[in-house]
Amino acid sequence: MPAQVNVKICGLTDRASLDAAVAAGARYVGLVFFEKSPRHIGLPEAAELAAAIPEGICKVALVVDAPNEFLDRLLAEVPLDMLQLHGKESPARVIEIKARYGLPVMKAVGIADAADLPPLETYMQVADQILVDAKPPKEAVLPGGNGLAFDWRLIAGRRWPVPWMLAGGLTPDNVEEAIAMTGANQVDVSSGVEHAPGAKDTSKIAAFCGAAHGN
Ligand SMILES: O=C(O)c1ccccc1N[C@@H]1O[C@H](COP(=O)(O)O)[C@@H](O)[C@H]1O
Repeated sequence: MPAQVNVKICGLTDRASLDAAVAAGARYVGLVFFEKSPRHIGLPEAAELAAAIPEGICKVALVVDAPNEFLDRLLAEVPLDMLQLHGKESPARVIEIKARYGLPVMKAVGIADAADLPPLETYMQVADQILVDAKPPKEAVLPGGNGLAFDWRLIAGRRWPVPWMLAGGLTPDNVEEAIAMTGANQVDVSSGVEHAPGAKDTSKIAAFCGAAHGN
């Protein structure tokens, strides 16, 4: 029997959504520290929510080109297990952040066509995990969380030496097909489990996890 797919529910801001993600078996939960996002959470609220996350679930901080001053404060105030870098962080910056904070780093790489694939290999040399996400449209305000999928055939059948997650436009309705086509054993979702931007839907969280887990 294939191993169970790990699910990350990203952009949590409230206790009910957290509880729904935990009850549905999510292995990762993400908190967004990016003020332009409708899922942005402040440090005091994040500290309170993070304290309620059970042991064994990976608490991921999503940041976008964050300076050290912010990361210093974030990690002093909020108990976190992993940093998700979702901006234009260079490979050298990934190495610097890993060394400075001693936490595993997941680097997001945006894909729209085959020309976007080589950076995956580059970041795999320096990051602990890779998030294979859809490339945002040029005019997008957010570098992710846009509910946009990329053509999964671009990565079908590829095997990489580091753990990776599939993201971008996943929903309870398409996640099974996405897993089957790409061979992903980890998936990440944000807007696909919401009823409005930034407002998580507990029944969609349950449905997404159920579909990803093959239930
Ligand atoms: O969710 C956000 O608001 C966000 C903001 C800035 C960068 C990334 C963001 N979300 C991440 O984007 C992907 C895909 O999201 P979606 O499922 O297509 O909505 C996911 O990894 C989120 O973690």
